[in-house]
Amino acid sequence: MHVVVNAATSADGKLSSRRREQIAISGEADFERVDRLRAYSDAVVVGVGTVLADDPHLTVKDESLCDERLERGEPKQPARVVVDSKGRTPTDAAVLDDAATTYVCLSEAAPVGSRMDLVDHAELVTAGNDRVDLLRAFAALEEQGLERIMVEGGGELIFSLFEAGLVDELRLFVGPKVIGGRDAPTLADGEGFVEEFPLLHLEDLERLDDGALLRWTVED
Ligand SMILES: NC(=O)C1=CN([C@@H]2O[C@H](COP(=O)(O)OP(=O)(O)OC[C@H]3O[C@@H](n4cnc5c(N)ncnc54)[C@H](O)[C@@H]3O)[C@@H](O)[C@H]2O)C=CC1
Ligand SMILES: Nc1nc(O)c(N)c(N[C@@H]2O[C@H](COP(=O)(O)O)[C@@H](O)[C@H]2O)n1
Repeated sequence: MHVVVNAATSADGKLSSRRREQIAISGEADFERVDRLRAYSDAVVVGVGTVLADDPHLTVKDESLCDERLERGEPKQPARVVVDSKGRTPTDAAVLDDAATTYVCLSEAAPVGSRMDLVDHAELVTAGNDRVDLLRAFAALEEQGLERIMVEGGGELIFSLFEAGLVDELRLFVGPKVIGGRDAPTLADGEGFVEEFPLLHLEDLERLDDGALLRWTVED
């Protein structure tokens, strides 16, 4: 399995504002790059915080990229994955429509009622007691043949993936906006590291729109 975290932050490192509403940080060129990255992924993963805040669809938008997937013998759309300990994904969320297969990764703490609602819309994976055990959940996804994983956020999930040692690559678009706010989400929130910080190796740096695209690999 190869896990790429892709996100866009403001120049001051925020994923969104303190209101946690979706903010277009990427410009046209970066959104096209994100669409291509989705098209070369087996699954696109987000945390339920992102579903509740943004209601993303997580599909490949460019039809020619979908056609190329079909020519390669892949499903028209990559699978979508929501990491959702307590089963809070609304059944009318865009990510649960029939455009692609969706997996919802739950913990044992997800109420039976939520499971019964979600099972009509998604494949359910259970791993972990109170919180999704990401190592086990990603192993279960790999068993389903999902090898090329793209994670889009948000900050809580991205931190946990670094903590679990699951991230192979970080692709970050740093855009020409200052958002500010001590409570605004950043690329990696959670508890934060105080030692044994994950270290990155810069592979590429490119100007894109009025921002910069950085590609790092994670050192072992
Ligand atoms: N600029 C960008 O590229 C992106 C920005 N965003 C922004 O990020 C914000 C949402 O991010 P967050 O609130 O951090 O939510 P998140 O999307 O990271 O989801 C966090 C939730 O996932 C669930 N979860 C289950 N197991 C977990 C585990 N082991 N580790 C961590 N989480 C686990 C928990 O319910 C937790 O509250 C929104 O404001 C959204 O707009 C989201 C994606 C991309
Ligand atoms: N790459 C990127 N740049 C931005 O500026 C963003 N605001 C986001 N947000 C994430 O994009 C996804 C939206 O997906 P759909 O267009 O609905 O398919 C979702 O993950 C947002 O949080 N990303």
